[in-house]
Amino acid sequence: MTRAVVSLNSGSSSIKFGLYELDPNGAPVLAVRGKIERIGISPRLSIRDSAGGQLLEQEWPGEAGLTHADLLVSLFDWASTRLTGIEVTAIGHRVVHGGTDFVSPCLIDGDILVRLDRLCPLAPLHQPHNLSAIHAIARIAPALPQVACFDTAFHNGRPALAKRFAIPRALHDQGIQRYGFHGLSYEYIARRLAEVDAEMAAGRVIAAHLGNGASLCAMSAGKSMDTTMGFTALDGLMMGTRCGTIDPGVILHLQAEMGMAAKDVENLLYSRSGLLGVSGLSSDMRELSLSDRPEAAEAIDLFTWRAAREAGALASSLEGLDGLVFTAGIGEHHADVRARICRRLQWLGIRIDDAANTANAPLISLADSPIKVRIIPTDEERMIALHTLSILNGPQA
Ligand SMILES: Nc1ncnc2c1ncn2[C@@H]1O[C@H](COP(=O)(O)OP(=O)(O)O)[C@@H](O)[C@H]1O
Ligand SMILES: CC(=O)OP(=O)(O)O
Ligand SMILES: [Mg+2]
Repeated sequence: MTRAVVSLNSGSSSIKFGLYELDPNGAPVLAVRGKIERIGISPRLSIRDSAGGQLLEQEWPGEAGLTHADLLVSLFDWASTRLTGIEVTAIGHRVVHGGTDFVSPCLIDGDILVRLDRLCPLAPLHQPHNLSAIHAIARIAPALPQVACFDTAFHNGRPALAKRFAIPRALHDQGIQRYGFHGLSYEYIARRLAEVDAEMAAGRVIAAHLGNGASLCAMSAGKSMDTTMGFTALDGLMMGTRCGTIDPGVILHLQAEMGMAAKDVENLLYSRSGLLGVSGLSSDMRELSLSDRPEAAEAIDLFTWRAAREAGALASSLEGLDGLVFTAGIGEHHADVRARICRRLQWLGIRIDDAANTANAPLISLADSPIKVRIIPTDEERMIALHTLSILNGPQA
């Protein structure tokens, strides 16, 4: 039997997973990876081996009503027939919100699940899916260790000012603080950047995680100093279906003057805004890029304008900038969005190489650009596997 760990990463529009076999030193070696994407639109599953060979492709055309839980069942069915000769020793999960209590990965038990469940209202597009996967696995394999790895944890060491809203102190002390998310992605980027460009990693870098959820992280020497998301994953950039930063007066107006119930406001801000709300067409950047409708073009313009504006704010938090890293679905693959954001940041000194950008090359800035710009594919699943093993065995190299 080959021993292995599994990583599960439930995002707002996707479930990504990785199966890592353990080598003789106990280090994780990717064997199988897969993703179910476009959940809520038209789900598509793809499973590949470590060499990229296709193991399974499946589509559910137009099945917008299929939930994360429904789709996990398809995944479990496939795993139960195909994963023979492999002993899964633990499953690690991305859990988006850790609140004030969970600032590092931990082994999950019943009490922890109850405490994590209380944070669902602070991450309604993520936390319930994260926890439902944990419950489903606990039912199938109650003795299997499961580890929670938090999106918020990487940001815990930020300076105190970056965590505080300008509201009464008592509310801050009750946990109404800026937490920040996409931390597993930023932690991976910080590690990977140190491997590919130690000089850039030692400096002041903005990492742009542009996926269905989108945020920026200001890092100094690989540590989070500031980030655009706050108490929830609604704040900051415009996203697929989320509005990003909005005048809180709008919410008061919707409730007090337009009679909207809190749940309806939640639905509006999390699920009907962002690219979808502005375009009236789709939350999916690929789809918008193919459209010739002016509303689609305006949605993309607003996305890039807002991303550049927030990058300017984070450059100020860092008191200067040495590098920019693009990652996640849009950041890794969408050359035009990257080019537009970089053009708006030319005043900072950013100069990109159009050919390298079009080719999605690892380094897309010109040699004389004072700020280096890189693309680094994120790997939250690998970060989850490493944290899971460190909880099981103690820290790995
Ligand atoms: N090849 C591609 N070209 C352009 N955009 C892409 C590509 N692949 C994914 N995207 C965009 O990335 C977004 C999804 O990002 P992803 O990081 O997978 O999402 P999630 O936040 O659910 O993890 C969608 O807007 C999608 O259109
Ligand atoms: C926190 C968050 O927005 O995650 P995702 O990008 O996976 O939706
Ligand atoms: Mg994601």
